[in-house]
Amino acid sequence: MATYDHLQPPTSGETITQTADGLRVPDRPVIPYIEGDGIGPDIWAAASRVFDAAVASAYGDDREIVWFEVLAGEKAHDQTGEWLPEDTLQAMREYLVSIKGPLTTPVGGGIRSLNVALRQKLDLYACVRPVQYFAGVPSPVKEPEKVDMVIFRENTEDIYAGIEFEDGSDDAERFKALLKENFPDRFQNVRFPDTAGFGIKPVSKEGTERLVRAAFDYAVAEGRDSVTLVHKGNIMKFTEGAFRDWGYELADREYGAEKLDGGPWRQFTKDGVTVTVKDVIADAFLQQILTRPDEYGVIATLNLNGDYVSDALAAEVGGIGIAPGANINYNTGVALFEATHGTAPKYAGQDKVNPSSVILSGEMMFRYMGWTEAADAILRAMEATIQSKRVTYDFHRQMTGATKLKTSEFADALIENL
Ligand SMILES: NC(=O)C1=CN([C@@H]2O[C@H](COP(=O)(O)OP(=O)(O)OC[C@H]3O[C@@H](n4cnc5c(N)ncnc54)[C@H](OP(=O)(O)O)[C@@H]3O)[C@@H](O)[C@H]2O)C=CC1
Ligand SMILES: O=C(O)CCC(=O)C(=O)O
Ligand SMILES: [Mg+2]
Repeated sequence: MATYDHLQPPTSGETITQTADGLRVPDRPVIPYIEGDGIGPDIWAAASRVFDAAVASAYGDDREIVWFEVLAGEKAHDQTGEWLPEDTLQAMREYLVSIKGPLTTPVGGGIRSLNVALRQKLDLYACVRPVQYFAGVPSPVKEPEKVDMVIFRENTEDIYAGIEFEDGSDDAERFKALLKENFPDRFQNVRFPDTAGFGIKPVSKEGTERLVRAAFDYAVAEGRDSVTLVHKGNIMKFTEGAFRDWGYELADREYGAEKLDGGPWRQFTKDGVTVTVKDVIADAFLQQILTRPDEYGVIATLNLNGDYVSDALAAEVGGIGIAPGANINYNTGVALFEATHGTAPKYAGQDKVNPSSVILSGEMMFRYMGWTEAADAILRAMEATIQSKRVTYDFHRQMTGATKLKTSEFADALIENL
């Protein structure tokens, strides 16, 4: 067992392990969690009660989660002087499956995103964000039930690698000098070189292939009939365009895909499931998910596109208050489940916001662990509670005849409906 500088792991419970046959999940697994900043403590207090109740309702006394609080963000800084202590990363590696609330990232200067740092340091290359509609949820579109997509967002590359040079800094001057000397024709394209900041967008073949492979495997496992590569390859040819090309090549090489009508769309069949592999340019995709969402199932895309697309799609099915997510490395088995939204600081401590995003992330976590009965119980409770029109402020303001519940009361209602 690993040793920790600041943390005290639970003395009961067992470790989830990765075996050649997949995850081995004991009946009393230790699961590290980060409460999160801002509204994090409000939603975590609600969610953890729902998780324990779902496990109890599905398995009685036979199974139980042994929660292990690990620190990141403001709470970590207050207690240890560090924003993301090494102990936290070590616990997530050791126990494999963990869950977190949102963490603050200042805009402009200050610390880089702790959320992004967790994904990169743990190499959680697939950000998986399902977007599904629950009957009764208020939506700005006419037929929200047509939205049923699962986004696979590349999670370790793209502009999120954080290679940026601030206007006026020594680094920016050195970077500009390098560009001017080695690539004079391209340097001429910098319209205002004296005041430009610069960002670099690395996108690799390995990074693309492991993400797209995860999307293909998911489509086969779940019987989904299409995977769409979403990119802006017409403009960013050697990053976003390469993502598309590498994705198609992977389909051909590893899945035996055949071109449809001369291509570029492809089709392959695996384990009895026929999957169409297609691509669409990101801006066109953003209008088509409003006009023809039922043409899309599994989405594979780059990091920044995935960030935009996941919030846009979440809005169609009730907003980011209900959109769950997971960050997964399918090779090591390490997985960190997390709400899609941020810390919503103006609502912190008010027991007001919707805890569904982190609760449905827990539903994904149970499914990943093979605890499908607990996951199903959460889904049933969510459907029943929304249909009885007992909802938090975000849904209440868009619904007629609904009862407005606090975060904690919404958790009580879910538990009643488990
Ligand atoms: N994975 C993570 O941890 C993430 C962290 N962040 C960080 O969070 C901070 C704040 O970011 P910001 O851009 O304001 O985005 P937020 O997601 O925190 O909030 C934006 C708006 O979304 C709505 N919202 C968010 N969460 C909920 C919820 N649980 N229930 C109901 N409504 C909700 C609220 O809308 P309304 O005002 O209409 O009520 C809120 O004002 C930043 O530091 C950002 O970097 C952002 C995204 C993800
Ligand atoms: O890390 C952040 O602050 C933002 C992350 C984000 O927007 C996301 O994961 O969707
Ligand atoms: Mg986001």
